[in-house]
Amino acid sequence: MNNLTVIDHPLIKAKITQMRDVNTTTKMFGELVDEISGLMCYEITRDLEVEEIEIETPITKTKGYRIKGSDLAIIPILRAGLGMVKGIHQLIPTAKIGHIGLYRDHDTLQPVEYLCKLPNDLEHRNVILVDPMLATGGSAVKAIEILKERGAKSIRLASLVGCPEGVAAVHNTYPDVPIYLAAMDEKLNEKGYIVPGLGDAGDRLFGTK
Ligand SMILES: O=P(O)(O)OC[C@H]1O[C@H](OP(=O)(O)OP(=O)(O)O)[C@H](O)[C@@H]1O
Ligand SMILES: O=c1cc[nH]c(=O)[nH]1
Ligand SMILES: [Mg+2]
Repeated sequence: MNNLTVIDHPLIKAKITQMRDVNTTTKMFGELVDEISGLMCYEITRDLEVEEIEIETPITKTKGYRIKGSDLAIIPILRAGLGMVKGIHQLIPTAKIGHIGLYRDHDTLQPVEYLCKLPNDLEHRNVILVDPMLATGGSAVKAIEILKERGAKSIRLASLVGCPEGVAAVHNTYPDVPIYLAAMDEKLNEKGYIVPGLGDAGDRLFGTK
């Protein structure tokens, strides 16, 4: 599928399996989200532009590289997206962090917005939108709409577990937004949960029901 990268790596496969396990504790679940996000960051940022700089080692002057502009923003969709921030931010510490609060209404499955705090220079930043679950795609589509309204021009979406319905929803509305997944699952069930999935990511991350 165009603009979709399902990251194929043994570490990610094994860690996602641990996350899915119903017996995985809240502590372990959070650590796994953190670790997988860091591993995914390697692939998500592969196409960032670099520029040459001159530096001095203890031995000699030499040419090196830095991320061009180093203008990134990591934007989690609350709550569950919060779990993905640290793993990425520690690799890109210059990135600004914004927040979009959305919850999915249990009956309609439509996203409801309750918070939005974004860097005010989004148009100059490469935005990494993070949310562990891409289910119907409603939350991701809404978040991308908010980001575009605020001027974002370069947006990539990183989710841990996705499904064909969610990928299609994002691609149909925003074909310019690349999607990165750690796993592509089979389908949604009648309640809008991903199958086999891992349950409610926010509840598992924060120990709520
Ligand atoms: O693709 P969708 O069908 O929109 O579903 C995915 C959304 O559902 C979950 O959030 P939830 O509404 O459970 O909020 P939470 O993170 O606060 O638990 C998840 O973290 C996504 O944001
Ligand atoms: O399977 C799902 C679907 C939406 N949100 C979740 O947290 N899990
Ligand atoms: Mg939830």
